[in-house]
Formats: sequence, structure tokens, C-alpha cells
Amino acid sequence: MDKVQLEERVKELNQLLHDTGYAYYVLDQPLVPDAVYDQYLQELIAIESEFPDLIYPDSPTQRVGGTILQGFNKVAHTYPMLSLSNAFGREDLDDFDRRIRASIGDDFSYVCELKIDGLAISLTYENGVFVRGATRGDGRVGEDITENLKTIRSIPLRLKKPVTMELRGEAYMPKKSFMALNESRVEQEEEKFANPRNAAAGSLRQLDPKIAASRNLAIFVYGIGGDGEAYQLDSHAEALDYLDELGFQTNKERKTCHSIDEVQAYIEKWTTKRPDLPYEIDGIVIKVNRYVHQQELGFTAKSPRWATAYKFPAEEVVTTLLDIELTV
Ligand SMILES: NC(=O)c1cc2c(=O)c3cc(F)ccc3oc2nc1N
Repeated sequence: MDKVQLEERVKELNQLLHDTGYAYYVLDQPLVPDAVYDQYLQELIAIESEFPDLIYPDSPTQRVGGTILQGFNKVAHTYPMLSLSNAFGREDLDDFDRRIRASIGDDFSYVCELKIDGLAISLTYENGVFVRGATRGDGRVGEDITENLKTIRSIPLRLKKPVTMELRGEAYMPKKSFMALNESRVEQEEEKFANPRNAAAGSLRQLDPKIAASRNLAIFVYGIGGDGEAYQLDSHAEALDYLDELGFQTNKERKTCHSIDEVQAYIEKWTTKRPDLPYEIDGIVIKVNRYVHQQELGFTAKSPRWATAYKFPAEEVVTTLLDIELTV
């Protein structure tokens, strides 16, 4: 092939790998067998190694960087990453609901989401290309962990539309990956991680992206920085559907609720179903749906007034009497 034909083939392979990667990692519906995916990847790696000028920054071959970082740069979030207030029972939920109604009246809806027990992350895209990812940090400044986040296959390196936006998401380690990781750590005589959240945090703090890439991390995106008006979005529910269209992994268990009773029913449903989920959740996030209402409700110094997190009761640790040396 001459250079022009090579350039065409590289473009074609990039598109093929993006589309098959999206189907496999985001939709969980493989378009081609793994062997075919690997064949495309190997062909692209071969051309790129011979013609480095044909390497696109968002080429799938760039997901796992080569260099080991010396440390993480600090990065300021365009929109502060705040934290959620907590609700521990029905009374707290009723108080939350009463405060909302007192402020915006009765004509509104909630969106309920599973509260993924991972690490809050911000993702920045410029003209549809993934340019930076960071931890929450203190809410205003986080650590730049772009290289590690690139290794998460469900984070698109290029979006289906050339939009510029800053997103919020929760990076997590699926339960199965957590169990396998701890088994291998025991074999290597290394200390086990206490829970998937710590394992995900530890993995994203690795200075060597190859280690992060080996940890099978995943992410659910759950919000757009700012109030969405730049994308002509009227509500949070619409924003999540828009993120699906752009090629992101959002959590599909979300539900629009029209009363706190419906919210309570959603909480009870997922309190029961929680053990069957392939990832850890530590509660349910409840958000007022329409952006105009969120703007009216505003924020306290550290939390949005338009959202709260119902937290599951901490699982009491049952210490069997047999474990306790009875000192008489
Ligand atoms: N862990 C989560 O699954 C999750 C977390 C948050 C937040 O932390 C959060 C913090 C805010 F200030 C505003 C909205 C939020 O929405 C959120 N939505 C979620 N689904």
C-alpha cells in the first residue's frame, strides 16, 4: 500500500476498533469475535510502529501509555465537585422532600440512581476527544490521572459527537475483579484490599498505567458539569440519555420517581437486590430532575440542595461468640 492508502487504512482501523470497542465494553454486545478485534489491533499497531506520524492521539493503541509517571499534576475542575448530603431513613427522606416542596412546589420529579461505591472522577472532552481525567481531590483541585483513566475501556477516547464538556462519574472495580485481584495478592504475599472501593482508588493512584490497565476497572458516568443548558438539556434524565447517545456507560437501573413513596419503593427494591449486583453500591442517590428546579434550589457551601444520598445501614459485623476468647 502507498502512504495515502495506508492513511486510509489507519482511519478505517481506528473507526473499526472504536465501534467494536464501544459495542463490547459499553453495550456488552460484541460485534466481532475477540480474535477479530485483536487482529485489527495488531494490524494498527504494526502500521503505527512503522509510521508513527499516523498515530492518532485517540487511537485505541494509545489506551495503555508506556511511560511510568513521576507523580500526578494538580488540575482545577471547571465546576467544583461537591459532595452529597446523607439521608439515613424515611424521616430524613420526608424532611428532604418537604424542603424541596417548600421551595419549588409540588410539580416536579426525582431521578433515583444506584450510588456506586467507587471513586468520584471528572472527565473532560474537547471537540469530542478525551483530553483529561481527574480525581475529586478537595472538590476544586484534583489529581490528573488521565493516563490511568485511558485504560478503562468503557471511557470513549472519542465521542460520537464533537462536543466539549466536563463530566462526572464513579470509577469502580467490579466484585469479580476485586475477588480475583485479592486472590492474586495473597499468592504474591501482598496485603489484600479491604473492599472494591479501596482497590479502585489504589489502582487509579498507580504511577504505572500498565498496572492500572491490569485491574479491570470500570466507570458509570452520572452527570454533566454545569447545568446542561449548553447542550439544550432540560433535565437530569435527559442528560443521562444524551450521555448514552455520546457513547458513555451510564447506569441503567435509574428511575424517574414522582413521589417520595416511589423513591422509598425503589430503595426497598435495591436493598433486596443489592447482593446480586456485579458491583458494590452504598446507597441510593435522589436528585430533583429538571435543571430549572436544581437552579432554584441551589447549593449549600458543600452540597447541592437538590440531591441527597440515602445510605444503606452499615452491615452489622456479626462476631460469633466462638471468635471471642472468653476471659474468665
Ligand atoms: N456514587 C454515585 O453513584 C453518584 C455520586 C454522585 C455525587 O457524588 C454527586 C455529587 C454532587 F455534588 C451532585 C450530584 C452527584 O450525583 C451523584 N450521582 C451518583 N450516581
